[in-house]
Order: sequence, then structure tokens, then C-alpha cells
Amino acid sequence: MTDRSRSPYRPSRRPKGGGAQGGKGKKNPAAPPTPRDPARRTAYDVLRAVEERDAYANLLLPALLRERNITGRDAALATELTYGTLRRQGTYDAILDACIDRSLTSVDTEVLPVLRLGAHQQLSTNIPPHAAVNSTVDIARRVVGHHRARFVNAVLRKVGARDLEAWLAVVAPDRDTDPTGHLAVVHSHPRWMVSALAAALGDDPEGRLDETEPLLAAHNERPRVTLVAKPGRASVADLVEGGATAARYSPFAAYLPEGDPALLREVRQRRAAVQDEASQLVALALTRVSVAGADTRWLDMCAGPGGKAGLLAGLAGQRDARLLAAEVQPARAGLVAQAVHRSVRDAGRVVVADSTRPAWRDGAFDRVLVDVPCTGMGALRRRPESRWRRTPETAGELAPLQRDLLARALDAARPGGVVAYVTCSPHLPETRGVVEDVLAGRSDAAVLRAADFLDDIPDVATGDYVQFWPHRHGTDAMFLALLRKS
Ligand SMILES: C[S@@+](CC[C@H](N)C(=O)[O-])C[C@H]1O[C@@H](n2cnc3c(N)ncnc32)[C@H](O)[C@@H]1O
Repeated sequence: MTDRSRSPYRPSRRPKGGGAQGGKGKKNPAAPPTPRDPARRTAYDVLRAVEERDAYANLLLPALLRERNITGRDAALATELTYGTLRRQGTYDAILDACIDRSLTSVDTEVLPVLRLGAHQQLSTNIPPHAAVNSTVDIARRVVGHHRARFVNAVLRKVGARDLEAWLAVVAPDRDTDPTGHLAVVHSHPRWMVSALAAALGDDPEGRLDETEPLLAAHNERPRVTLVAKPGRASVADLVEGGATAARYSPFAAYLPEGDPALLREVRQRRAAVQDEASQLVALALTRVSVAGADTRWLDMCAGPGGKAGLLAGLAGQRDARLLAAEVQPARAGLVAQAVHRSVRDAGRVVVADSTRPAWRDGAFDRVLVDVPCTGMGALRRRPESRWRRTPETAGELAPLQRDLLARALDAARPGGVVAYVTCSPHLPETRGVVEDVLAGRSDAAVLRAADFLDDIPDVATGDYVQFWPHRHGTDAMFLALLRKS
């Protein structure tokens, strides 16, 4: 069995600059033609760009759909094929590995995505098997030529010999003797990530990883769309009138069962936006901690693209406070400005700034949010390919920056002020590991029981910290620590 501690089939890098267009066909940049079988071709182009140049599917796919004028059912099929294939890539690779004589690592980066795309259609969709194979081989002929298309045809016919369940019984390690390896193949995650998530959940590493399994399964589900009604500018009732349903936990959230969020008037007018419910709740928790004395100066140190800053600015405007939102990347700061400047009484100001070298004086703020850059292991439902990008080594490389940012956040808070340390990751070295490291080196801050500020939400407390989970709360796996400056 191949070790799946990381995406085992990473090809060597190709020269950059080729765009997503993989084949030899000429492309007219002024008016790109809609390709034959546009859904599959577009899914293939995205999968190949992800494989070869670490493209982001959530950015590239909508851009290609727009550029090629693909809408309706074709757009829906392209989306399903792209995300479905990326989510189950680890499982399909294990199956494909068993179907070819040589190692899958030796398969060209042009061919590998087409094999995965074919496996996905055969094993996880209702597309009739002959149509799945024929259409995929047709794509292969156009993008990699007749010779390699014959190879694709032969492999996919072997894949079609069993259904998914039967394949898993063959290729997944035994659950009792190797639960981590079993779950890694069955639920398509790198092996190290299964262990890291199990540790964050507190699952017994010697046991069957019973809670880890539903978490991994949830990562392979399409997340529902959650909206935020910006305080003072729209209400949940407005969103419900537009077809959404009130959310379970956040007083500002509504779930959109289906359809394009932009069809809602409030979203078009930027009075509402798409935002995960846990993102809303960690920002809200920061505003619920009581602070003695003045409560007018709020800081968001890592604000881009502005989800939490937009909510905080709205809440600040209702309480005669003002938010300063800092973001190091100018383009992302522009997005923050769009989110913040429509808050009540325009309570936010945005600056392009490196928050590790603050332009503000120490002790200047009553409330500070530091939502640090992280591995994104809490958002695998929305960015399925990110699970294959990290290794155990690279998963820890942001920790020095995270520690630095938290230390600067504590500096920025005044005595009696409060700091929220947030990550969109449950990975222990970037959650409690960072908080405990920083607090070990200073005596001017104490941890508050964060769950006390999110009182009606079950199963979020992990000691003094809060950890949301996709399988428990239907949200991203967002972490929150609340600290009081002394
Ligand atoms: C996890 S994201 C923040 C998400 C944001 N709070 C929201 O809700 O939309 C982290 C952000 O921090 C920014 N960042 C990274 N290093 C920074 C630094 N030294 N100073 C300021 N911002 C930084 C990144 O560019 C990124 O936009």
C-alpha cells in the first residue's frame, strides 16, 4: 500500500504561464470559444491547473465559466465534477494506483487529472458508465492525443469493474489494524491530517477514531451557503423574506437552501454577504465580553478580505465605537474597505499595514481581533484541494508569524481590554499551541472561558477555548481564544 501521508502523486512542476488551457488548441483571448463538452473540458482544465500550478479552484472555475460563457446545467455539472473530483482525489488515486502496472507517480500531469475525472464519474455520479468512459476518453484524445487516450480508456475500464464500495474493500487498509490509513483512503485525506484532526478532536489515537470519521465525511460534503445580515443595514427577517431560513446560532445568519446568493437584493446591495456562521460567532463573542471603562476603539489586525471586519464595523457603529481594520495586502485591503465602509455611521477605517510592525501605539485599543493566516484546515469543505498542499512540515511554518501577531495584539490592547485570537483551523500547533506559547512568555494576560460568550451553542468548549466543527455545528472549524489584558 502506498503511504498517503501527503498527496502521494504530486507531479514535478511544469513551467508557469500556460494558463489553465491544457491542450494544443489555439485560444483566442478576445473571444474564447466554448469548448466541446464544456462541463468536462472546464473541469479538466481546472483540475490540471490545480495539479500543475497550485491554482485555486474557487477562483479559477468561476473565471473559466464566465470566460467561456458556460451557464445553467453545464456550469452546474462542471462545478460538481471539479469539486467532486478534488474532494475524493485521495480515494481515486488509491484505486487508480491499483489499476495501472506502474506507479501512479509516473503518470503525466496532463493525464492524471483526466483519469481522476473519469474515476469520479464512474464511481460517484449517476452518469451511465459507458458515457462516463467515452466522454472522458474523448476529452483525453483532445488534450493528450490518441496514444495516451488509449491508456486512459484501458485504465478506466478497469476502474469500472467494481463500484466504490467494492474498491474501498480492496484498496483501503483494514480499519481495525490501521484506522488512520483506513480513514485516509476512504475519506480522501492525507494520513498526517487524519492524525492531526483526531488529535484536535481528542479522539483516542489507539481507538477506532469514531469521531474523526464524521468530521472527514463532512469535509467531503458541499457546505450550505450561509449569509450574514449586516447589523443595522439588513435583518435576518429580510433574508428570510428572500427565501433563506434563519440560522441556528448566529443572530445575524441565514441559510440559503439553493440558488445564487446574488439573487437576493440585500446581497446585491451589500447589506448582506456570504459568511460562515462560525466566523460571525467568533467576532460576536469578542463584542460580548464586558470591558470596564471606555469601549470605543476596536482593532482588527488581519482583516482581509473583510468578513469579520464588516460585522465588527456594523456592531461598532451601533455602540458608538470605531473599528480600525489593518491588512498587509493592498488588494485585500480594498476588499475590506468595501465590507467596512457600508457599516452603520461608517464606523470603520481601513489601513494597509503590517500588524507585526504596528503603526498604532501600545495599549490603544479596547477590543482587538487577530484572525491570523493559517493552514485553512478548518475550511476543507470549501477548498478541497488545500488538503493536498500541506505537509506536516509546512503545516507548522506559520506558527512564528501567528505567535508574533498574537503578541502584538496583546500589546495593542489596553489594560482591561480584550483580545480574540482566531484561526480557521483546528490544528493544535496553530490554535492552543500558539496561545500557550505566547502566554508562557508574558504575565499581562489571562485566558477567559470563551464558551461563556457563546452560551447557547452545544459542544463548542474545549477547555477555556472554543472550537467549532463542520460535523457538529455545520460550520467551518473555527478556533477562538479570548484573552483579558491586565
Ligand atoms: C485568515 S485571513 C483573515 C480573514 C478575515 N478576518 C475575514 O474574516 O475575512 C488572514 C489575513 O491576514 C493578512 N495578513 C497576513 N499577515 C499580516 C500582517 N503581518 N499584518 C496584517 N495582515 C496580515 C492576510 O493577508 C489575510 O488577509
